[in-house]
Amino acid sequence: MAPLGCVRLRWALLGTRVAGRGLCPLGCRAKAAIPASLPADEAAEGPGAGPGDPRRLRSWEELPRIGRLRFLFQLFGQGYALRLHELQMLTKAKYGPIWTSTTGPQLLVNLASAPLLEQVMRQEDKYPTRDSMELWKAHRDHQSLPYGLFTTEGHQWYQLRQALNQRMLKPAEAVLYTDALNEVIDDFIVRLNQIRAESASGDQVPDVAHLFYHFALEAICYILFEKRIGCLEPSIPEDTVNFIRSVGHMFQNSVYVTFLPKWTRPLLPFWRRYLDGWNTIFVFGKKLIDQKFKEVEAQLQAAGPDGVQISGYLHFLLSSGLLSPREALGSLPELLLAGVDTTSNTLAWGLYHLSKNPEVQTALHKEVVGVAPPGKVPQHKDFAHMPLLRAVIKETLRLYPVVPTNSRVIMEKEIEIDGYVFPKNTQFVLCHYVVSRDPSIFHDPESFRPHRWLRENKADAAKAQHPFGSVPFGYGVRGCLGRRIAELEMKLLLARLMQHYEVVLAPETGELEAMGRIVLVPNKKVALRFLQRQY
Ligand code: HEM
Repeated sequence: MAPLGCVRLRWALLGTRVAGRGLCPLGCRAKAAIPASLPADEAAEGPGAGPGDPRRLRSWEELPRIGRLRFLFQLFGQGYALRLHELQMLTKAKYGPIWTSTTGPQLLVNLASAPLLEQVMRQEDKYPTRDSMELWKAHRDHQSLPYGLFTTEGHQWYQLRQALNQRMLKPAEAVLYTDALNEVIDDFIVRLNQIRAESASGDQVPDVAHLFYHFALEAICYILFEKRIGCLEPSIPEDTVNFIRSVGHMFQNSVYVTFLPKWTRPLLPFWRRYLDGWNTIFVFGKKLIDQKFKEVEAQLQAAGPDGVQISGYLHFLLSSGLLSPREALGSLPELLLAGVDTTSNTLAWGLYHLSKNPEVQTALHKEVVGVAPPGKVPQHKDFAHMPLLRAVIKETLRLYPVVPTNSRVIMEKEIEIDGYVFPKNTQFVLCHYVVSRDPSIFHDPESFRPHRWLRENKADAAKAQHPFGSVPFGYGVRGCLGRRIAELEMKLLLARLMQHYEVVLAPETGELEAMGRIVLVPNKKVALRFLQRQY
């Protein structure tokens, strides 16, 4: 690895060069045809580009590099395995916003500034690839199950995505689920009050992330399958409990099977537990899909194609022939997983910060009741008049992008990023957590300041202009499928909570830190008090 002084100097030079040249527009690469396998200097040399020429293209081998053993030591010896986002902050401070690392055979190119993310994302393939999801695929292959959106690639992914985009992607389509979500929120409020009543103070919830998890699972099941699964009942049905437990088992054991060599799989318990976790998830999904399929068939037989009353998402996909039951089996369990931890943790982080910033909470309460007074259930159209609510969610996701690190593998072509040439199949690690706390984009980046997202706040708005500063739902055609549902769900719930309660931090919660367990979660239970508002 190059001595630090040289690396710093190189960053200074690159910084000047990039600033002068501006961002590489889509497809602008002049030297795309240079094979990356050429020796670095030879590959870099073009007309007028000698070794001392700041415009010459460089090989990725010139980048600062964290070797495999060192990276493993950082993860497990220094304890960064669950705090990779913090390690990325430190690495950026030391080496600058681009460095390489290795975990297995794959070389990873880490990118930790908004302009670098932009360069990769704007050059992404027609069918973008995140990473190979080998572990998830191994389960599907083991059980001869079909792949879903996270596990398919290429044209097959595109076709599946085209089908699943229907009734999901556009804001106007997500609105169709408002009544269903409000019904689940009614039950959530009942459950919240039961839990408050059980506490010593009569108003405390000891673990809001857990409660939001149950809410989010109930909500996404209702949207996908039009089926209530009892997550918000005081006594949760056994099937649902097993499902929740299996999701936990699958994620916990996947940490071990990721790093242990394959030959240990028959010898140690982790692989079997990992597969068992997935199997229970799929059995749960299959039962719901089979029920829905029978319903659609019965309706078709009774009333013909024109007589089918289309209601929920799966119903629509099956009855319109967009998805076969087998394709649904591959896709729906993955949607279930994607739709729970994401919204539930964002809601928990959001309420935590509202409780720590009473002046923001007071302003939000005022905004919400000004549009939807107590007794009026907030509706989708109300949100056009609640800019602070939107800003609170944006700011929460800036500080805690649920997916702190995403990736793209550029399969189709060599690619130039920041003057470096990368061969086909390079995997880029997109360090979103680091980027969305970058002081050069966000003033006072560690503070919760939702007002920075409001138009009236011109100073902050000007700084927050970089389109890749905070992209919590990802980017482009492979961006989050559930974004509109997630936004609607979070807005409806937060608005309702603001109508009824003042949320106060329970003393035992103290300061929270973020931990990466696939998604970014609080490092301990978030206990909050929900004080009933008097009118
Ligand atoms: C706060 C809520 C959520 C956040 C922050 C979030 C974030 C993300 C991100 C960052 C990605 C990767 C996008 C990319 O690679 O460019 C993603 C993918 C995905 N999300 Fe979400 N998500 C959320 C909620 C949901 C919900 C509620 C659902 C389910 C309905 C969902 C379904 C998916 C699916 C299926 C993909 C994979 C898309 C594909 O590969 O084509 N997400 N999400």
